Amino acid sequence: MALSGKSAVVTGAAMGIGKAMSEILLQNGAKVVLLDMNEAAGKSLQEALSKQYGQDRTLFLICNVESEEQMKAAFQKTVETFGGIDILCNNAGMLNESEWEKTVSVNLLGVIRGTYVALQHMNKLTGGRGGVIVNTASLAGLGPLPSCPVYTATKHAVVGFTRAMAGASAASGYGIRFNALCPGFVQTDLLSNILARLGPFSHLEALTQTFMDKGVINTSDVAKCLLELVTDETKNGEALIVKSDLKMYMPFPTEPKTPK
Ligand SMILES: NC(=O)C1=CN([C@@H]2O[C@H](COP(=O)(O)OP(=O)(O)OC[C@H]3O[C@@H](n4cnc5c(N)ncnc54)[C@H](O)[C@@H]3O)[C@@H](O)[C@H]2O)C=CC1
Ligand SMILES: CCCCCC(=O)/C=C/C=C\C/C=C\C/C=C\CCCC(=O)O
Repeated sequence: MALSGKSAVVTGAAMGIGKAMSEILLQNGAKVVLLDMNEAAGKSLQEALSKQYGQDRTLFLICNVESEEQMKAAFQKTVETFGGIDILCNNAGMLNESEWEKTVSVNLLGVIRGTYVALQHMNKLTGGRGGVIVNTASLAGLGPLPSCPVYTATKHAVVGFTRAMAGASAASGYGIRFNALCPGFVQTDLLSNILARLGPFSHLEALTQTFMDKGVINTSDVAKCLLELVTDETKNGEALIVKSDLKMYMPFPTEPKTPK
């Protein structure tokens, strides 16, 4: 899929991985709508990106992925401005094991909400152009991070949702591919104040640090993998692992295991 002239929406775009995703999409010719609830950071990034890539290539909209109303309004505005939506990156996420209900709401419900609102505009069966949706999961979506059980649960759910949507889309003819990104530790604000974020599992901070000592990657490493999932039209229902020493597609079993 060539990105020139395509229209992309990125949630949690103001900082960290979402910012790097927005930049690589712009570098490859897409127009990008930056959604974030952090107005100051979002506006400032949009101003910088519009200077670098052109006034008519970016738009920033305040949007909390927990709000159905704000999501619907943001996607509607995207269609009015750029004529449609070809790419969605459901990237916004948080880590706070004390605020576990909010963590589920942002990390899982936000991804489902973004997907369903985008489907209304992207689904070929309802007049959309098709395209690709990439959900930011985590390596913790494929295996347990013991200090973050709720975060781990949300990311496993994102991987499952992504794979099931990929199957549903292929079987139904939506014309949309669905893939998940599964990075290990990435140098962003999410890795700050870890003790507070772990809440009831703060006693496992040292264990978490031993995982992190194996390597922390940069946001640009994740963005390159996003680009691969967006542009490679053979990829659907994939979970792409990216960590310091490895980039690979998760080899899932093709058939569910049945008891003998
Ligand atoms: N940093 C890491 O080590 C890893 C992060 N991830 C995932 O990558 C995604 C991005 O995380 P980072 O860039 O690291 O975090 P970050 O904290 O640097 O950036 C997150 C961005 O999302 C926005 N955001 C948070 N909640 C939001 C909401 N309810 N609505 C709209 N925007 C919201 C924030 O304002 C911020 O701009 C998350 O889904 C995270 O779980 C996955 C693997 C590793
Ligand atoms: C302080 C916590 C930060 C959380 C950010 C994040 O998402 C980082 C996750 C990094 C690693 C997850 C750790 C363990 C996952 C365990 C096994 C994965 C197995 C994958 C496989 O190859 O089967």
